[in-house]
Amino acid sequence: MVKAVVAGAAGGIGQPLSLLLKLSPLVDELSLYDVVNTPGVAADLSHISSNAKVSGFLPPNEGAKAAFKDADIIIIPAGVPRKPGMTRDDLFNINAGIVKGLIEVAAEVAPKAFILVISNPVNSTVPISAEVLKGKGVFDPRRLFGVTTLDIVRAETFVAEIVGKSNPQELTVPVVGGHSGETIVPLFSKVTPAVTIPDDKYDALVNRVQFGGDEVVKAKDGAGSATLSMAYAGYRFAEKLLKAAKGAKGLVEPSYVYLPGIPGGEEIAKKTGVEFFSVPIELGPNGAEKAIDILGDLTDKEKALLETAIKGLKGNIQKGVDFVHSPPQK
Ligand SMILES: NC(=O)C1=CN([C@@H]2O[C@H](COP(=O)(O)OP(=O)(O)OC[C@H]3O[C@@H](n4cnc5c(N)ncnc54)[C@H](O)[C@@H]3O)[C@@H](O)[C@H]2O)C=CC1
Ligand SMILES: O=C([O-])CC(=O)C(=O)O
Repeated sequence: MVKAVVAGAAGGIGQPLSLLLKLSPLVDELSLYDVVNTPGVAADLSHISSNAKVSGFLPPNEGAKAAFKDADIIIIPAGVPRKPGMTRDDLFNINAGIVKGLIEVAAEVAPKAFILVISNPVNSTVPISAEVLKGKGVFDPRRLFGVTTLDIVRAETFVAEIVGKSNPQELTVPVVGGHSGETIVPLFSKVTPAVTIPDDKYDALVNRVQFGGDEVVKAKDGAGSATLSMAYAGYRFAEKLLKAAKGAKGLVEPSYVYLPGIPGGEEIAKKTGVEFFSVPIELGPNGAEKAIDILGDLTDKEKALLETAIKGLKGNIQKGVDFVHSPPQK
């Protein structure tokens, strides 16, 4: 029996993500938590004639605890999205506290759950989550994931457009680093099957992958950020993880993880100088079974991108850690 939770289930990402989970044969119980509207979303989804049993929870009467209890997988898109002109870091003040609160509940009632953090800024909300779980004595780095799949999805789409591939999903395009602007590092030299990006298109392609989120924020013009593509990406990662948990082999997807706690990750952490970083992760029954080092043999341009990314990440990570250990005075 697999119990999946969506926290922030009534939101722009939460609703389509919950729909995809409701359609999945891998999910038996779907628990929807939000501060508003979950009874309605749950009632609506519950009429779909698929396997999963749906329930909705709101804050009163310990709603989050009831929603999260004994979950196998908790996906968190709770919090505010960007408006034009904002960076993801501008969301920190509101979203850091929301994520911290939700992880505290998860630590208490579902300490073995896989936790997938979507709420931005992911570069900081994942370190916050790790510190909270450590503080509660239940941190298993193999089970905590910052969802960066949308960067890979975008990279697949944009590379396919340039190289003229009709099915972008036949390409594996690794994207490493973090999940904001220049911390996002696409590695086009490592695409399989190999592709050639024309020199005159390279910089614009990198920029589009790094700032794809801004493209959507601008187009939505104040009505939020990517929701549908994110729901797809979040579901794609969750589905791989659930399949791997059931024993499927060879499933790999990049994710932003605490490297020192994952086999193969310690060396990458030493090489990069950061503990939280996204690299391709081999998934298995316990979650992240192995961090795969694809940082060797990079092109000079990729090395430069990586260096810039690491500088940015260091500050984002520290900000998350500090938030848990020395929270801002009210
Ligand atoms: N990791 C990634 O690649 C991406 C991350 N995001 C991030 O995902 C987050 C959500 O985005 P949207 O769904 O568009 O926003 P939204 O505003 O449409 O939905 C967020 C939902 O969270 C709920 N919420 C607020 N506080 C809560 C709490 N304490 N507990 C439970 N639920 C709570 C709200 O009521 C709302 O329904 C944002 O932080 C956004 O930046 C968005 C796209 C991609
Ligand atoms: O751009 C945003 O704020 C939302 C996001 O993380 C993305 O679309 O990659």
